[in-house]
Formats: sequence, C-alpha cells, structure tokens
Amino acid sequence: MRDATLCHLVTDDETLLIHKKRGVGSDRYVGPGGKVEPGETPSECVVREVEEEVGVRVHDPEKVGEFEYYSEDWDALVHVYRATEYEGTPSESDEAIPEWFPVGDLPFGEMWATDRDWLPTVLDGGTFRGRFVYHEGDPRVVELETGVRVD
Ligand SMILES: Nc1nc2c([nH]c(=O)n2[C@H]2C[C@H](O)[C@@H](COP(=O)(O)OP(=O)(O)OP(=O)(O)O)O2)c(=O)[nH]1
Repeated sequence: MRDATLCHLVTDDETLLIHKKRGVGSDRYVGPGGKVEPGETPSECVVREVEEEVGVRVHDPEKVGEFEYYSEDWDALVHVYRATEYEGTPSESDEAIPEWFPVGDLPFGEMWATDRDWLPTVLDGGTFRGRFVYHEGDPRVVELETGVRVD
C-alpha cells in the first residue's frame, strides 16, 4: 500500500484548498499533498508537498487522521494533517492553484465525495480514521470513526 499525505491549513475561519492541474484528483478541490517518497516520513512529505504545490512553509503540522482506500487499480494510506501556522503567501505552481474558502462554505460538490464525511471534523480540531472504496473513480465510506487516537 503506498503512503500519501494531505494538509489542511486552517486560519481563524478559512482553509486553503488547491485546484490540482494534473494527477490524482485534478479538476477537484483538495488539500495540498502527495506521495511519500522513499526515505521520507509522512510529516516530512507533507511539509515538502505544501511548499512545492503552493509555496508556503507550514510549521508543526499535526497528524489528525488517516484513511485507507482501495480502488480497481491501486490502494493507498493517506495521512491527514492540520496546520495553523505557516510562512509565505500561497501562490500558483505548475501543479496547483491555491484558493482560500470559509470553513463553513466548502465546495463539496467539486471535491472527493467522501471528504464531506471527514473534513468538517478535521477543520473543527477533531481526529478520524476511515476506510473507503473507490469504484469507477467514486469513493464511498466503508468505515469511519472520529475522536480516535492517530499517530
Ligand atoms: N481530499 C482527498 N484527497 C485524496 C483522496 N484520495 C487521494 O489520493 N487523495 C490525495 C492524497 C494525495 O495528496 C493525492 C494522491 O497522491 P499522488 O501522489 O498520487 O498525487 P500527486 O499527483 O499530487 O502526486 P505527487 O507527484 O505530487 O506526489 O491525492 C481523497 O479521497 N480525498
């Protein structure tokens, strides 16, 4: 199972999403993130990916969740982080266009369907663990627990 990361950067009442220009999830809004490289820890990966995709450096991202997903041709374990402190101004890269959204008004219609099941918990400071299955590109929840310990 390959490892990947996602980062949800949260300020007082907004969160940063990206519109990916290519790769998994392109044309959807997602948190910045990507594949964990050999020799790298997930927390090193999330800092590197955020910097590569939107040009800001997050400080002390905290792991707040994880989900495993299975699809016809691959599976992955995604480590989800929340960060509140960062340096720099989000800017467009060749991979992504960053955009801030009010935490109470997220573009769920243009996100992975299962994000609406766990993202509000994360933005609210909670934790979760999930297991999803993707069928023809559409994920559905098989199992989801909140308020769990993740590390
Ligand atoms: N929000 C959300 N993100 C997801 C879901 N499934 C899923 O893989 N992702 C994220 C986790 C990773 O950040 C990314 C997939 O990793 P990837 O490494 O294949 O994507 P990438 O094209 O950005 O690759 P990379 O070269 O930047 O490493 O998509 C999902 O259901 N919801």
